[in-house]
Amino acid sequence: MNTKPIIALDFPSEKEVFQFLSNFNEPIFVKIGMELYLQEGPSIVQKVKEQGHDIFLDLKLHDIPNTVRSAMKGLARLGVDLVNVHAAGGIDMMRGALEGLEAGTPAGKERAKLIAVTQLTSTTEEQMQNEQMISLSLLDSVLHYARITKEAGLDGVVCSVHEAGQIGEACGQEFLRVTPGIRLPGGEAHDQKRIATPNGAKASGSSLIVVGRAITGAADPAAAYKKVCDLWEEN
Ligand SMILES: O=C(O)c1cc(=O)[nH]c(=O)n1[C@@H]1O[C@H](COP(=O)(O)O)[C@@H](O)[C@H]1O
Repeated sequence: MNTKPIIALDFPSEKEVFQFLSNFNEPIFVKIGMELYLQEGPSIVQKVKEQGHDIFLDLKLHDIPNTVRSAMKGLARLGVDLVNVHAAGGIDMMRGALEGLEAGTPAGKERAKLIAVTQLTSTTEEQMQNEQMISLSLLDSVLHYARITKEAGLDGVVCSVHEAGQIGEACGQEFLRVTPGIRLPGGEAHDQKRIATPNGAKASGSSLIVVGRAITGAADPAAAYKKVCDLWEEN
């Protein structure tokens, strides 16, 4: 699949999205997340696709298996490239998501890749232990979620760069490690806790990186994107 850095279109409405996309004169890989999707609905996916961009639809589904299966069946018709659920929903839920996605993908079209969020990149080990009451190291918790995601038959996980290498060893190099929490060297972390640079991500075994504010908040987004791409392709 396309391995270009994925730009998170975390904007409140369609207007800002197309203003932002006008900075680019080639197809890129973008992420439509809950902020934008919940305001604009499925039509935003169609409109961004019409411009030729690849799409990661990041809705992080987490519900009972039957609900997630039905929701995924509907989402499959949108023709996106990558979708996700929360691994904490469990193996039955993840299998349901995959079944729904397979059932809803139109004949002759490729099924979207399905990945599961392990521990959010905004979570520290201390928060995980105190608030989720998981008495493992953060790495072991992420590795556990990666293993059950693989057992459910999904294509990979969302994790931080810090866990990507060990997931590759445990689950195989074809198992996708999609890593948000990416910052240019010296960039502000904002609410992210487990961060890394694009070149650090590549060196640590990320399959794909997700970059939002380091590009969308830059004075020159096209230049920031180029910098991210150059670092990502460096090693
Ligand atoms: O699934 C995601 O995309 C995701 C998972 C995760 O653990 N952490 C995370 O930051 N994300 C998303 O990745 C993007 C990161 O944005 P920035 O922090 O602005 O680069 C946001 O759109 C988040 O919703």
